[in-house]
Amino acid sequence: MASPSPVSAAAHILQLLSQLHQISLEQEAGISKKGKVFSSDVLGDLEDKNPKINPKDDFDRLMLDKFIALDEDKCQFTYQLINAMGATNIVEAGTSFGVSTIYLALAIGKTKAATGKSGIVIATEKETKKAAIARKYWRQCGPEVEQQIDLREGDLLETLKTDLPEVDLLLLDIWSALSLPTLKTVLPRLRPGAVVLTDNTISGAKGYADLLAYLRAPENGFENMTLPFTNGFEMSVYRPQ
Ligand SMILES: C[S@@+](CC[C@H](N)C(=O)[O-])C[C@H]1O[C@@H](n2cnc3c(N)ncnc32)[C@H](O)[C@@H]1O
Repeated sequence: MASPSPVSAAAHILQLLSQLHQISLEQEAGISKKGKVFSSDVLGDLEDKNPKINPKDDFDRLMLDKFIALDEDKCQFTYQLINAMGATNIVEAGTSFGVSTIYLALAIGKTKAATGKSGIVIATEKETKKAAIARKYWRQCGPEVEQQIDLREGDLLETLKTDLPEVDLLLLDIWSALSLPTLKTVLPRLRPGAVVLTDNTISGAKGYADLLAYLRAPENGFENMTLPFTNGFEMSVYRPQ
């Protein structure tokens, strides 16, 4: 039996989400034999093909038209968790074409209405073209999604340096090498009890070695659990001493 979905939204939004997840999965199957893109693996493959060039530029070019969306069940879990926590301030690193962002926006819309608190989804994307397409999908969803999002365009290590509210939840869905610097940028604004979710921490563990070592070092104040979604989904609760 299919797992029930906690997501409550208008039919046209649910239909759009289902279409976008489908395209994303097809794209990833075309790039990777594993059916999933792990940035450290793809960068390694590009480097093997042409050791003379900097693989980062090729990688960025390859990813320019790719969704690499967070899996549907992980998006639904994140939505459910936001509602359970009553979270209203979320940081999403990164955004791509904005699929997971739609779930975050729907979820905080619900918690804001239930609690009367203010809040925002701070989305981040360095590629202008991807940001424009994300905005187009959010407009298609309507004001209940569009109005919940502050999309910061540019390098997130710069755009997240200032003007952050006290953050309830940080979603790390970013190239693995950037994940620890991103966490350290947002850390001063994480509230006690905030949750950090990191995608693909089982299959992408090699690329995440520095982040996972940091999260698991007791002095850094995180309580961690690897949730058994496909390829892993790390849930870390911030409990500073
Ligand atoms: C895995 S995708 C995000 C997918 C998105 N969360 C979703 O579910 O639809 C990662 C995105 O991060 C963006 N990115 C990479 N480096 C970045 C940086 N330094 N600053 C901002 N965005 C960046 C990439 O362009 C890419 O679109």
